[in-house]
Amino acid sequence: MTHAAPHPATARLSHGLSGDVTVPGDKSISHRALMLSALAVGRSTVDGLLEGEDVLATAAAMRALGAGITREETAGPDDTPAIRWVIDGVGVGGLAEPADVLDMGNSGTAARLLMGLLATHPLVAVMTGDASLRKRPMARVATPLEKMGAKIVTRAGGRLPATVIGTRSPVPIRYRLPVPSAQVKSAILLAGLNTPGRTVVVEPEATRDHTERMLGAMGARITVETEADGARVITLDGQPELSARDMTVPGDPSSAAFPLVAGLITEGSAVTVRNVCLNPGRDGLIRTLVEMGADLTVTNPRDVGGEPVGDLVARSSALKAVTVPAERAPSMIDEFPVLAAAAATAHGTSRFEGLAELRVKESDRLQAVADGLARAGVTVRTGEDWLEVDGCGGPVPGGTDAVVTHLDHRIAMAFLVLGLAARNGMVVDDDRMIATSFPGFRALMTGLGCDITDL
Ligand SMILES: O=C(O)C1=C[C@@H](OP(=O)(O)O)[C@@H](O)[C@H](O)C1
Ligand SMILES: C=C(OP(=O)(O)O)C(=O)O
Repeated sequence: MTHAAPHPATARLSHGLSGDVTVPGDKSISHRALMLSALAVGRSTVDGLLEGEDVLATAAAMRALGAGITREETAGPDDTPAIRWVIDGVGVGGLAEPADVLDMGNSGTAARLLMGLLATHPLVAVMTGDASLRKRPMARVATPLEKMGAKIVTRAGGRLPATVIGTRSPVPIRYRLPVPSAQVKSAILLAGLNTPGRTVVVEPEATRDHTERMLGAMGARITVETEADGARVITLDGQPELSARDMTVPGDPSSAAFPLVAGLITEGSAVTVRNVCLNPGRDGLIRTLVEMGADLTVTNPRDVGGEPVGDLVARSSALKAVTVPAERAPSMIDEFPVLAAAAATAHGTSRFEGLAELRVKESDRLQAVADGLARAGVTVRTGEDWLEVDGCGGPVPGGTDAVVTHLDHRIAMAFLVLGLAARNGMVVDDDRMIATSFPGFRALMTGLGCDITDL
């Protein structure tokens, strides 16, 4: 973190946003690119890696486990300087015992996927994280990993810090996910890499499939079948040799969401975001905004590194309320805070269902969104797993009472975006965590014409 103490920020009513931007690389793909290339045989390169704190925590952990990881300057298109990450893998099963505690910072993905990797290596490792991560549930990964033979000792309630005693003789499992979570699915698949035989994960609701795509591209035998009830059955043959690759990470749709929604909810705006990952497991927000009447178009659809990618243009729109059904939630799970900001400016009452998982993110996002919208003068109602927002049909009142962000980057960014369509602006109590997923957020947004400043 750049600042030792909380660092508030203010966003004020803005209009006429315009520009053509790219957002940093996808966070989910960046974590996986580092972890899987660290297990490959040979040297991989990664262009477009997200250099956010969450991903840097993964890089540090993989180094501590023996992979060679360096950051190099290279020439991009037209000889512009670019950054390339170079990873020398240790091979499946080749991770070394770390000499110190592995600190995964603010990142649930880093912690849970890494726990999967550690579980089936014969080593002892201690994992921790920041105050937010130490509150998040780890039993959802520890339980299946213990079935594979690891011993995982957590604090009460399945919280970090945790000690992972990896097993020397892993056993493959067939596991049906009790919660829709790509992190749990991925942790089991990563543990399955160093396990003889077939590891099978059944997911009743589809979640993002970056792990499956990348494992397949690196030469693992991994198949996905769909059962009659729609459940996905993912089967991984253990102990593959993963081949090193040159990878390119596309832009993060969860980051693109902020400038795009800003373009939709401010007057006289047209914002282009290029090179955005449009994986069907990640596109729920786009589908929802279009249902709300957003002038949002996708152009130049293409494939980047095995992921669908496109350029998006968002223009000011009179949004109308929407109902998001529970089955769509996994494809937009990180986008609900910024969708709530859009709904607050829409005409009519929006309802979002299937939000139980929002309660165990960097903060209890359901509560944090409800509290923040109330500070903005917007009427909201919540239940255990749903949210209703009475839209203002235009700018919200806003106000100077700071929104409490609870060390949650997405809450900070969502309420700064809402402040751009708030008559009295919006203040967030702390914008430091934005660096975990979207370094350069402030500069990108102000470059588009957003009025965002320190308090
Ligand atoms: O697998 C991933 O990269 C992620 C999965 C999601 O978490 P869950 O698996 O807990 O739903 C998401 O919220 C997180 O930002 C990234
Ligand atoms: C939930 C998120 O990330 P993680 O679970 O990796 O902390 C997020 O980025 O919104």
